[in-house]
Amino acid sequence: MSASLQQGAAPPALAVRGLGAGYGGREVLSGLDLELPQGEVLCLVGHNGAGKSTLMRLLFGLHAPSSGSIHLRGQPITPRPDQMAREGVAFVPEGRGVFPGLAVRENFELALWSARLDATEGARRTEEVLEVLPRIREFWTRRAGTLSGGQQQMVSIGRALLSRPSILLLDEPSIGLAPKTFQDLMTPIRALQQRSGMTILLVEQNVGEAFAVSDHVAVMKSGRIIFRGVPADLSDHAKLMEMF
Ligand SMILES: Nc1ncnc2c1ncn2[C@@H]1O[C@H](COP(=O)(O)OP(=O)(O)OP(=O)(O)O)[C@@H](O)[C@H]1O
Repeated sequence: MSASLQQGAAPPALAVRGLGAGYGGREVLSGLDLELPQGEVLCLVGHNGAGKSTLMRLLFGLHAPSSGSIHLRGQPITPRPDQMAREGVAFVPEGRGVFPGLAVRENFELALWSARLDATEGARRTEEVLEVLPRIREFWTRRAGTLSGGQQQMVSIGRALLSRPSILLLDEPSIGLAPKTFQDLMTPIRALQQRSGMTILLVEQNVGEAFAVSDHVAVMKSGRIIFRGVPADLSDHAKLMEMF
């Protein structure tokens, strides 16, 4: 039994050990170890092509590892998207992924329908999400494709929250957003996370704003984690740049 289990500490929400993966025989991740502590926000940063999105896809079961193991709340698993969703994991991939021709309301309805929630429960969950992200009400009936990048990202994350995830995987939500817009988006998500004890893995390049809402940071380089600490450890920008 590991020391952490002996002390009765919660196992990590997600953990990977010795993880390897690639595309068409080209290795992208190798020997990757990472733990995502329950109830905390871990920000994963790294240069373009370091393998951050690949890791996210592996965690949600959208890509298969070539070696190593993935553990959900201490149990080894072979992730599949439907099973991960049932286990309370939600994934918001890079890019907004809203249905552009549908109204925001319809985007939400579709998510509730795929989660097989009845009308009463659907209305309750929608109300909950609109309390967290009230600005969505301002464009509730507009077609999602006509919204700004920040508004679409808000819809995308709001839709993921409808499932009341205990683990949220967010892949570069800041892409294309001004720092202030990103901050406005993440502040209520951070508040919800602190209230509910949700665990978040946040992949970001926009380190300043992302670190402000994170408990831990990890730096990835060429498919491995090369640093793990708290945001203050990397407040020296030069030190961070050296790692990239
Ligand atoms: N579907 C794919 N087929 C082939 N190669 C891929 C595929 N997806 C990613 N790659 C390659 O794998 C490597 C890691 O990509 P990945 O998207 O995981 O990195 P990343 O750290 O998320 O980068 P970025 O910050 O640019 O999104 C890159 O060299 C990329 O070109």
